[in-house]
Amino acid sequence: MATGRTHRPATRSRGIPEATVARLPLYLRALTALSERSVPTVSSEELAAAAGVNSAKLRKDFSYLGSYGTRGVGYDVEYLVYQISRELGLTQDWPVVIVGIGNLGAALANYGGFASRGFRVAALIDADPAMAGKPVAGIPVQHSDDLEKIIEDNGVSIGVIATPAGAAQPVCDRLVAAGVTSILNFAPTVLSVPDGVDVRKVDLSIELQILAFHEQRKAGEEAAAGSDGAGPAAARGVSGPASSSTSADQGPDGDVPAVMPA
Ligand SMILES: NC(=O)c1ccc[n+]([C@@H]2O[C@H](COP(=O)([O-])OP(=O)(O)OC[C@H]3O[C@@H](n4cnc5c(N)ncnc54)[C@H](O)[C@@H]3O)[C@@H](O)[C@H]2O)c1
Repeated sequence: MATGRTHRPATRSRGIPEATVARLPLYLRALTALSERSVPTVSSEELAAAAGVNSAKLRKDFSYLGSYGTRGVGYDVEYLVYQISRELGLTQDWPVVIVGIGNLGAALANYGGFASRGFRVAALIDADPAMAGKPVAGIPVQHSDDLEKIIEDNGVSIGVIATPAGAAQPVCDRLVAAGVTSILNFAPTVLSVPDGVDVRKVDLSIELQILAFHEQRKAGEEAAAGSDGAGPAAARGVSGPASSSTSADQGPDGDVPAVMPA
């Protein structure tokens, strides 16, 4: 669901394209599910289907990792989990701060999925003095006056911004000045950051708007098919890259990367 930009070139220094990096978490999620079921090996087709990615793309992505699988056997699940985790830097603990502990920040703090993936919520920060000291998800909220000290004390390099849009840029500037080099921004605003700082932006309303576009398109196709006398299935079959479900043109999240008006 994440969309975003980074300030790194399209190919990282170690030669792995950004698009491949964006798919690695999808492979990892699918592989982790296989690992939990003690599945020892997986074919590229099975894994591609589980990750929602085209299998040729998967093989190409894995070639960047130097992982080619064994013909007739497939890929070793545990080894791939290790390899991708290492590539993504998940074999180490990443302390994260969340700034803005309202509805969203509190929900994020309570989300167990961060810790299980190596992201430890080291601190919660909010500007509201009334919140200072109150525990959220078992962690006392700290006042934003102390932001710089909190970043330094916890060795934080990843910050999550869940403040109102108007506060996001000043919060971002303070995080960056304090040493944070990666930001996950939930506020509906574009952040400016210096070179060397990565920003990922999550905006669920944008995802919903894209779904609305597809809904509108499907409705139009079905109406057109109805007036042609053809069924809706036939209409979907000719609808091109924005139709809903073939994997070959799908983006890293299984979405459609370039949405073109019909
Ligand atoms: N990306 C998404 O999909 C998505 C979804 C929901 C909400 N949002 C956005 O997330 C943000 C938070 O939404 P919410 O519903 O939790 O709002 P909220 O009003 O419940 O919480 C905002 C919190 O930020 C704190 N805050 C304000 N200024 C601050 C500052 N300078 N430093 C630190 N803390 C500060 C406030 O005290 C408050 O506790 C909003 O920008 C909202 O638009 C994004």
